[in-house]
Amino acid sequence: MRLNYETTGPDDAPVLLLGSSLGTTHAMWAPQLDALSQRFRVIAFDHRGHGDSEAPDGPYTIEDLGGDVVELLNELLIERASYVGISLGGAVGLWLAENAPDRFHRFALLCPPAYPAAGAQMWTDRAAQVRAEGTKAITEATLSRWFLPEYADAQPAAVDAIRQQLLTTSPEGYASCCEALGAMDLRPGLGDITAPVLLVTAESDASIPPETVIPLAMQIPGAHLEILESAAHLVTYSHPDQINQLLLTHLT
Ligand SMILES: O=C(O)CC1=CCC(=O)O1
Repeated sequence: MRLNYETTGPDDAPVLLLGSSLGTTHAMWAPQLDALSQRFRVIAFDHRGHGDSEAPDGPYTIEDLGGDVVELLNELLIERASYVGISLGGAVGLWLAENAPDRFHRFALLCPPAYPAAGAQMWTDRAAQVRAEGTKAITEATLSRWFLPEYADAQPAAVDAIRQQLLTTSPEGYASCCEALGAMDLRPGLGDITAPVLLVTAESDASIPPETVIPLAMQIPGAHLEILESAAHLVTYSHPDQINQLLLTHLT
């Protein structure tokens, strides 16, 4: 599987991988790149089915998506890295923490789903809708879950950047990742995680509500939990300074 990625920061700095949310590309990390690339060799990648990565026919599994990241490390001859993921990228991070502990130092997982809390059928239905009608069918509803109205009103260009990523994501890639999210349950392995994990949840996250993230912090040994107030799902956009500070503190 060929994953597209973009590297910033010094070649000799510790490596930090960035995994993005469903229907977006590595470009969604724009609000973090300056801060993180001062300290890290940042590798922001596109999940399979997203951006310029390959988009084979699905369904995909969380093992496929996590395995792609391990393969990327192998291809780049990187023995160990730290990892930041948001949403779908956070689920991939949980899988990596459980299944590839010897390849990672630390994890920061923002609004991560660990299981299909709204039911597997929701993801099956969404996959079918996107295969039939394209990502246009889910774009505006997604944006309304990801941004609070006051942020969307104040920052229309940022919202539009994410809109364009959703609209141009491969329908097959998006739908196949929905199937991965609908079929996964990462809860049984949480207690075996050994890496230091920062979990961030947003008080008004309609996509991955705090009540589904807070229990993860109880189950992951030593996990640190941050709950952001007045925030929806895309905390990297609405709270960039707070997020960047949390990431730098946890990862360095
Ligand atoms: O689409 C959503 O609102 C929910 C979501 C789950 C994983 C992800 O990246 O977004």
